[in-house]
Amino acid sequence: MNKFRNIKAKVVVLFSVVMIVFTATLLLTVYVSERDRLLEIELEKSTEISITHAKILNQEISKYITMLKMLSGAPQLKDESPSNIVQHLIRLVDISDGDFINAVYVDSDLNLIDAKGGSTKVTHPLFLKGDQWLNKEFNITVPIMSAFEDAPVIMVVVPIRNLDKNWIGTIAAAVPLGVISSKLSSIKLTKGSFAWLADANGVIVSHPNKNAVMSVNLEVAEDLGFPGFYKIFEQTKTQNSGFGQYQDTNINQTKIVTFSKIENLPGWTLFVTTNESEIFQDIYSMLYDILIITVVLVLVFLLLISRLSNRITQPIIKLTEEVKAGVDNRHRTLGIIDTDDEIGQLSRVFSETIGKINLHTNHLEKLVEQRTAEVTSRNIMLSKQNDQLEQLASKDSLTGLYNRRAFTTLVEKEVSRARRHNLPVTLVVLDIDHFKKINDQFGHSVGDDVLCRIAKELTQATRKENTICRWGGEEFVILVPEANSDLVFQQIEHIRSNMLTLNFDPVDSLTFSAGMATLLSGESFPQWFHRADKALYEAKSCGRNRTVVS
Ligand SMILES: Nc1nc2c(ncn2[C@@H]2O[C@H](COP(=O)(O)OP(=O)(O)OP(=O)(O)O)[C@@H](O)[C@H]2O)c(=O)[nH]1
Repeated sequence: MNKFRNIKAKVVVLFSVVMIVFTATLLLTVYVSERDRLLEIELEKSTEISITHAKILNQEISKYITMLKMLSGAPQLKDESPSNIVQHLIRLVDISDGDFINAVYVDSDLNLIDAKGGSTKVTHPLFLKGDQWLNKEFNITVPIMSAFEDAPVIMVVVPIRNLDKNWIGTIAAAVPLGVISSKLSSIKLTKGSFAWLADANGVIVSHPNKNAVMSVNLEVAEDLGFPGFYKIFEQTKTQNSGFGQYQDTNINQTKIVTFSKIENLPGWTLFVTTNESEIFQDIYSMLYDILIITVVLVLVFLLLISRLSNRITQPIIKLTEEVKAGVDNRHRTLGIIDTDDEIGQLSRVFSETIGKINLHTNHLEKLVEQRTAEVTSRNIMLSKQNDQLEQLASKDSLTGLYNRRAFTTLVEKEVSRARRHNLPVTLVVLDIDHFKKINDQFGHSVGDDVLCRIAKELTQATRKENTICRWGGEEFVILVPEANSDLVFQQIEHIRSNMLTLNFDPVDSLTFSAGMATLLSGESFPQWFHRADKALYEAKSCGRNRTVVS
């Protein structure tokens, strides 16, 4: 299938089809037009030949008649002795130059003598005598087997008349059919054409096929395997010349035949037969020549087309490969087909365009790289800012401890974990004692500083798993995971006692009160916180600087 997609294959197939159709049409046209024309010409020629040879044969017969008349008119013949007559007859045979094989003289009493000295009495019923010669100058018999010869002959007969024009005898010459045939043998229309003769009875008297001579009557030709001949034979009875066509089923060939009547041989017909195929031989050879020339031309053109197609398609294929390679590899320079035709121009345009596209793509890539770097750095910055925001949102700005909102969220997670693993978790609420006095006595900034140092102390003194939150004002909350009240109490007490040793300059000393509660099962954070806060309140109420467990 791929073959039919390329230009060369398409052109070759199209051209071949066109040439085949063209040649077939040409051959058919030539055959049809030439066939009829040639047949017409050949028939005319053949008819002409038939007539001409009929005339030649006629002249031959006339010559024989004249020769016989010269002898029959000689006055001395009437009084001659038989031996002298034989001499005349011999001379007649001699001067015929082989055309006569015998000559006979018959007197009024039907005594016959011939040139060979033979004699007999004529008894043949068809022998003309007496008044039968009235107004008759000559007579030619149908072929007969002579009493003197072993070959069939025709007898050319002239009367001998006395001064009163009455018949007193007959002079005749025996002309063998072979002589007549030899006169026809030169007749040729084509290589295989031949002339032949039929007598007044329709019997073939001369034919190249010796077996047919004297043995075939045209009346029965149809039955002998020559359908169509009877029609021609019928024509010979009414026309002086003509033509027709018949089949020779013995050799399975169509024959054409022309015929002509011979004046001096009343009823006789000269035929010229030709094989139809031979007539059309010229057409066939002409068609063959046309075919050969066309095939040669087609081959030459196909070669040219193939070369031409290659010249067009090869650069296109090369260009396609170059463009593909150029698209696949941007750093590759597109090879230019350096011709001044359309392909060359296309190649240059492709090269320029792909170059521009590659340049543009490179530029775009750099731009994308630059933009990506920018976006990445901005993302990093944003991430940092987010972290800072997160920090700001979740941490107390003064102490850096978790604010109340963040702590609440963290508590929920820790509570859920403790419940899942069935672990204790304790909440401590811690409040600086008399903090208001510090503010009042040393100023708000010293108060802030104290808050920061307390936050730092709480962070350092507790485990890092603990979550410390500035709940508000001077109040802190510590979430201690995996620890019950006892453990946490000790830790807070340790921090509280340690508090008295710390230097909070300019503040002399500092104490805090704390309340704590370990999470009970099913307890909510507010309830839990409330218990711890209540414990703190209790610690405050009981004089401060102490820790109360709920
Ligand atoms: N410097 C400073 N003072 C604060 C801050 N937040 C709250 N305070 C002050 O802390 C003081 C708390 O006073 P109180 O609630 O009466 O408690 P106290 O004075 O500590 O008394 P007791 O808790 O009962 O021992 C108030 O005077 C507030 O103004 C803060 O961020 N910085």
